[in-house]
Amino acid sequence: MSADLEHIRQIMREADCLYTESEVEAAIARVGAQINEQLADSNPVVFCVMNGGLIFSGKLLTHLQFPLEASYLHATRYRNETSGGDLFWKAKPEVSFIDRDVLIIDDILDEGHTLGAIIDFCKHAGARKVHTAVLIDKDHDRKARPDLKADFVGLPCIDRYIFGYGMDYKGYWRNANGIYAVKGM
Ligand SMILES: O=P(O)(O)OC[C@H]1O[C@H](OP(=O)(O)OP(=O)(O)O)[C@H](O)[C@@H]1O
Ligand code: HPA
Repeated sequence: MSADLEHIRQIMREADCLYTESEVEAAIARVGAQINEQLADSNPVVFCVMNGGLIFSGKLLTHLQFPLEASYLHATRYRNETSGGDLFWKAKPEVSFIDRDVLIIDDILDEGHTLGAIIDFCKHAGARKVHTAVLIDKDHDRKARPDLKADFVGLPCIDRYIFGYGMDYKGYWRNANGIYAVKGM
């Protein structure tokens, strides 16, 4: 079934802007500087978590000033819905990272099921150390593992359904150049 584009446009018109483009870009630069300080000598394999991690990964990678290999993996839990289900692997990593440092880049740490499962996968597959970077860490008490924190966080976020900078509303508005909260959600 095709999306109701008028509904999709209305979501953007009525959304609340939580972070402007320049605020997000500043946060990405800050995260980049922290990663440069901490991982410059680690020769990491860097994984973008598709689809949501696409924009943050692309922008963040250009701030990193040391040798690294870049790849992707695709795990999804929401499948274009606004509440999550079981984690489904669409593409597991193909690069070997036995005894390598791994950096996982995703758009959002919400309940944390996705990041937790990816970390477990990397550890089982022999990674020496798994580092994680997320653009947004959503603030609520529904975390799957309360002790699971990302090593590098761009911005905190209130407990609303958000889109932009890679995050979607029903598959749309990943391209929005700010972080927006859906009206009433
Ligand atoms: O912390 P969690 O509650 O697990 O949610 C976070 C995950 O949900 C989104 O992915 P989604 O499954 O929507 O797939 P997508 O990247 O294709 O949007 C997002 O990109 C994270 O990977
Ligand atoms: O708030 C959200 N927005 C978009 N995608 C998401 N995946 C988990 N939480 C969210």
